[in-house]
Amino acid sequence: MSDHTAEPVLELTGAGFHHRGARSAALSGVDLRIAPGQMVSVLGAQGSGTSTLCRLAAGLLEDRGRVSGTRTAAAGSGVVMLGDDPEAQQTGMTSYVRDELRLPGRLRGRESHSEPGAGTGACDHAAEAALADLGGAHLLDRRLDSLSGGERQIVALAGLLGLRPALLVLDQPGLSLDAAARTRLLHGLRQYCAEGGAVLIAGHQEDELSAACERRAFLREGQLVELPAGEASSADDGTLEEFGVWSSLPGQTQAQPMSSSPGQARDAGLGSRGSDASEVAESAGPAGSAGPAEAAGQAAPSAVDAVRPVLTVEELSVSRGGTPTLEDFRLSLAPAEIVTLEGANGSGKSTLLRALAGLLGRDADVSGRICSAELALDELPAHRRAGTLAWVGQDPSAQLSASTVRAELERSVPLPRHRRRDRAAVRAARDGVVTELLHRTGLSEAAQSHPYDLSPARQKDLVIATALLLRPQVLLLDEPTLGRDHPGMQRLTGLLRDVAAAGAAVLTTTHDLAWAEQVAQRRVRLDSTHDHSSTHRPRTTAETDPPEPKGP
Ligand SMILES: Nc1ncnc2c1ncn2[C@@H]1O[C@H](COP(=O)(O)OP(=O)(O)OP(=O)(O)O)[C@@H](O)[C@H]1O
Repeated sequence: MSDHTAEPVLELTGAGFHHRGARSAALSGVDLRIAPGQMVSVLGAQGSGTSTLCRLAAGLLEDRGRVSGTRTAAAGSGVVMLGDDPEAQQTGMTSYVRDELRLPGRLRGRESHSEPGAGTGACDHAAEAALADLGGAHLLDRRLDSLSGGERQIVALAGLLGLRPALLVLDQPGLSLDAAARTRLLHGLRQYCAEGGAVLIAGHQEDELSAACERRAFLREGQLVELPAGEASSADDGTLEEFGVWSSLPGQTQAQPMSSSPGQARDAGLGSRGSDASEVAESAGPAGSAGPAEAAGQAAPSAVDAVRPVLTVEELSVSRGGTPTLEDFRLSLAPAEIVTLEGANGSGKSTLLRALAGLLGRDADVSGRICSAELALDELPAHRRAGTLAWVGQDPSAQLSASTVRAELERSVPLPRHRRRDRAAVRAARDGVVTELLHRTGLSEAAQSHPYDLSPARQKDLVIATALLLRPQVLLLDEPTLGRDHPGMQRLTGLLRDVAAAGAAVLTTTHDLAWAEQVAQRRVRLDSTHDHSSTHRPRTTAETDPPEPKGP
């Protein structure tokens, strides 16, 4: 239990921050006192100041602008922070998980908080124990560059938990974690608070972690509003939406009307089903889900069977580094279909999308057939598949290279062959397309920004926009929901429905089951034979879920 009378681990009084060169303050008048044992969440829309608050709490802002007010933090084992960029969680100074886990303790030369005098060995032990508690014991001897996004996040969290700081500041810690990992993390954080630690969780999405905090606050335009103690557990959908926060908790409705033609989506929903029951790995949604997927699933099969798939995948097997990741995977996608790809961390979702796009490295062994309506894609190199399959990977920054957002889009649309005298008209047409896409992806105001100055979620918007410029038949999206607030999620949903309404299929990975329920016509799940207590590498297979029983 938290001790409210104890010396606080963090106290901000009238605190604010003004980024150098910015027109207005990112934070102002923030009062926040966190005592040992407390778990506090601060949620807000993208741009509301949540990441800045995390950095302020962790004392990482001093050289970036003007800090105002006062900040008092626990001395000694202090405040440590995990940032919100899933791709920047590793130090880049080690190659193996075991070394990476030990590094935070080594860098600080710090003794274990819980066992003063025990030396860095205690930190190592605590980090390895934290990794096991988070379900990652089997990762200990793995190379860092072979980890999935969620596995990287687990390793980063375990390394910091091993330090046993007085306050752990976590910016969107649930990002890229599956539901089981989020539950294990919650358990670990509670245990850590019970032992005298404290946690500040920030983000744009309500999940199991933020919902479990005993104190809950929201940021709006840099101002902090804390819910009264009695209301902390009852922040409802209305409150969250008011502050622009998305809820990824299962059972939340947040339904929006379909913007695409329901008839089109309905036909598409079943179009890929083959006569062989094992041909398609799909599920109509978990028991109890009642999203558009099931509605579509009740369309007359005869009408739908006539639709030609835009993508057919047969007997796809992938091993990476000699270990099977996917085995005999089958899937077909119909035009205008939105399909979510779900599964535990490390179950092979990103591997599947990369295999479809032809983007796996030389360490991967890929076999099986991948066909569009016209082409044997598996016989083509990645750049020739790209006209059919547009891939938006987990790390958006890896797909950005221009110096402004607008230039990034312009370079994605090569001008068609034209006569010199038509040049102005051709350029104007391209400008029009780019302006329209900037608007649809909410990036108009950022058009002249450097892509690397955008948050990861907005970088993803930009990469999605570049992918759409290719007018693909299939859009492959890896974790597009990460780090989005409520408006950002709505924009994404609308965009995907528009893509589908124009006849393309969308295959998107996600851990946000509430969103999947809302957006998907079909939900495909990869199951891992992953034993968290084992030290063996996980083996993953594509499983076919029996379709949900249909209503009368
Ligand atoms: N280069 C590699 N060499 C060996 N194994 C790899 C490599 N890349 C990924 N893996 C392993 O393959 C498995 C599947 O990884 P993948 O990234 O496809 O999972 P995922 O389902 O996308 O996970 P997450 O939800 O965490 O993003 C994991 O066990 C991962 O550790």
